[in-house]
Amino acid sequence: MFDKSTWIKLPRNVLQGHGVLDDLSAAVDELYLSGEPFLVTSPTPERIAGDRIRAQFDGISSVSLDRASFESVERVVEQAREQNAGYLIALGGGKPIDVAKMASDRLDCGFVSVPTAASHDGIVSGRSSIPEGDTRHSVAADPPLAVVADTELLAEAPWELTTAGCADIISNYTAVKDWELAHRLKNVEYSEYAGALSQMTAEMLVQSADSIKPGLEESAWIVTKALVSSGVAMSIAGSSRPASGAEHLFSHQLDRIAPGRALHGHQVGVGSILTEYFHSGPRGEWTDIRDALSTMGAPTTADELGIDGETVIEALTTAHEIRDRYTILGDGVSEDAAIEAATITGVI
Ligand SMILES: NC(=O)C1=CN([C@@H]2O[C@H](COP(=O)(O)OP(=O)(O)OC[C@H]3O[C@@H](n4cnc5c(N)ncnc54)[C@H](O)[C@@H]3O)[C@@H](O)[C@H]2O)C=CC1
Ligand SMILES: O=C(CO)COP(=O)(O)O
Ligand SMILES: [Zn+2]
Repeated sequence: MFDKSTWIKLPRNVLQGHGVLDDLSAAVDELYLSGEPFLVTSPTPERIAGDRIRAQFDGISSVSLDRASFESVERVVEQAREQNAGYLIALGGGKPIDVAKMASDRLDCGFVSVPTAASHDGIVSGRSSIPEGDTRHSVAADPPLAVVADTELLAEAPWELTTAGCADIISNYTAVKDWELAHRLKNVEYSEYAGALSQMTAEMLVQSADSIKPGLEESAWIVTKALVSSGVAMSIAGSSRPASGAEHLFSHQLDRIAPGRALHGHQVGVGSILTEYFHSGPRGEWTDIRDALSTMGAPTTADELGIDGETVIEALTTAHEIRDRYTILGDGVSEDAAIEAATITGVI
């Protein structure tokens, strides 16, 4: 008997382009939602674009969060319930979007993603990534019902947020290699389609490197397109595997040991140089990853991340412990091997 089945959840409306923030209410109307919206944001995005949302949703209630945590999720759930919200609008970088994503899951309602930074591929994915104590939960949640990515707004964001988005996409190269490895060695379920889409997204971004420059709105367009495509790959896979391998474990570990030093995308980019070295050795493709990152202005060294060498080695040797996800790190990299990899690649 043929007993395979799958359920792929994707956004219904994806609006991307100059000024589309002002089409948010039209995009929401198209979704046939009932009830009032509730805005989930953080201080800077609120300052930048809160008014443009309020102009479209008269009297909308809101909460502004300082960080992504399970407590923040609870706060949103409570306040949205008090307001009898019918759906959530998430405005900001990764943190408010992740919190709204998880809260909408708890509230059993939909949410709309309005990124103010093209900083990572969670803006469209069905995964929410929330730290808790010594670990990080990548929780399955529904993807946004709609994504409204205004390239005019995204192009005005600090340039490093865009280079972080580029690096998050470049890290797909090693994430897919780790996924294939886990499939071969541990029989982890692998989707050819999601793997190919994720890899192609990284390749297309690297091919467009010449058009990714500060001050060019086209850069925000290219990067956002890639982030959407990578998020779709995660939705198809039903896991973050196509876009998150050992380089992400390394970054999650840095978030624990050295919180707040560097952006998610920048950390996974440097992690990708290191884990590509483990995959393919000293003469392998880690130089291509390093060169692609450096062309786009993303960090390639510990110094550029603002993190010292010892912390990098600690994160690299303990990254395998953070979550039950088989990668090239196997059951751990020895300190000597970590120092050698980080030195040869010029990360430290
Ligand atoms: N769910 C998923 O699949 C994924 C989730 N993530 C998570 O997302 C988070 C990282 O996201 P980020 O966007 O890097 O962090 P973030 O939301 O903290 O934003 C970084 C900073 O940029 C500021 N910012 C945002 N838009 C701005 C603008 N237009 N102008 C000026 N400043 C602006 C924010 O206020 C914040 O200070 C992490 O918690 C990470 O784990 C990352 C990748 C994928
Ligand atoms: O950052 C992500 C993909 O780019 C999400 O990955 P995690 O599941 O590791 O949080
Ligand atoms: Zn990521």
